[in-house]
Amino acid sequence: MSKKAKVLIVDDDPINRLVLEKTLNVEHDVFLVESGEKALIFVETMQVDLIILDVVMPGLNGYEVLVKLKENPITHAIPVIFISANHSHEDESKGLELGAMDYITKPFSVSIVRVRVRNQLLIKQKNDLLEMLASIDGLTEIPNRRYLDENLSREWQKSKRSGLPLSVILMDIDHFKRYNDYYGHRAGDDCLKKVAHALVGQCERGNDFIARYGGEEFAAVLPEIGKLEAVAFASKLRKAVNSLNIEHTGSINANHITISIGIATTESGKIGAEQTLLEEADIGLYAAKDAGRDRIVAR
Ligand SMILES: Nc1nc2c(ncn2[C@@H]2O[C@H](COP(=O)(O)OP(=O)(O)OP(=O)(O)O)[C@@H](O)[C@H]2O)c(=O)[nH]1
Repeated sequence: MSKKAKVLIVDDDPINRLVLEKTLNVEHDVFLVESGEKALIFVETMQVDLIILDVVMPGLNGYEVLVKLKENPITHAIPVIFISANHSHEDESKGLELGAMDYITKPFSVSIVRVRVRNQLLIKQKNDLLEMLASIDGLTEIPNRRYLDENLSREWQKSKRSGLPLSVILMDIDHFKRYNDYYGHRAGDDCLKKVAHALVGQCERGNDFIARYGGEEFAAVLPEIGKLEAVAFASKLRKAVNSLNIEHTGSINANHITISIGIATTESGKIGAEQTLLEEADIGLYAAKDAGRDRIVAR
């Protein structure tokens, strides 16, 4: 059974909210709020697939809400359909120019609302699929660098707003060039796949993710996790790779595949931007390499 789409209705008129809810709640999960301000708070905590947005409301009007949605990396991709008693072409074109996907005028026909919502959700589904395909690493089939950059940015914003910590782990397979040289590039590819899946297998919390950072490097992003917990998690990752026991005769530090790990966390006080988090983790990673590999250095 396919999951129902989540549709948020934002309208200050209780009758409109009720009619829209009745129109859509058979096919979709419908949520209702009565102001732009409440809509902006709602979408921060709940991922919605579509917003139906009234234009004229007390407080923030629909146009202002849309601008704010577009400015926020967490909400900028949510499709918005305006629903308004303003019939003029100027109003409609303003709404569409601001980035709304559609504009429905009141009084509305329930069957047309139903079809237009369905159409936008189909487009969103296809866009989500394309987005997912563009975010997966072709070799290991885990999230790629693009996914990492986008989601790290999102988590960074969340962490700044909430004041909760954010940790990043960078990992690099030790002496991997020697592995390729000794066992061949295809065996190297297989090894990367096994390591990737062992790492991903350690992620138990929904918000954590592991991505291929590039080459034989991987990254983990751990929202709301401070230094101590990040070190504990990194230790699990290191052990998981060790436990694969992939023979590596050419390695200098062990006879099997190992990884070196660098950790950075917003708790350290050194971090001023999301890129600094990656840079600090990278410094930790190179310190781990210098110290003999197969170890963790937290910054
Ligand atoms: N098989 C395979 N090898 C890759 C891939 N991407 C990067 N590599 C190899 O990974 C190796 C990385 O080598 P280096 O950066 O010198 O590092 P290293 O040998 O792991 O040494 P240290 O990091 O210092 O422990 C290179 O030989 C790359 O060709 C890939 O997709 N498949």
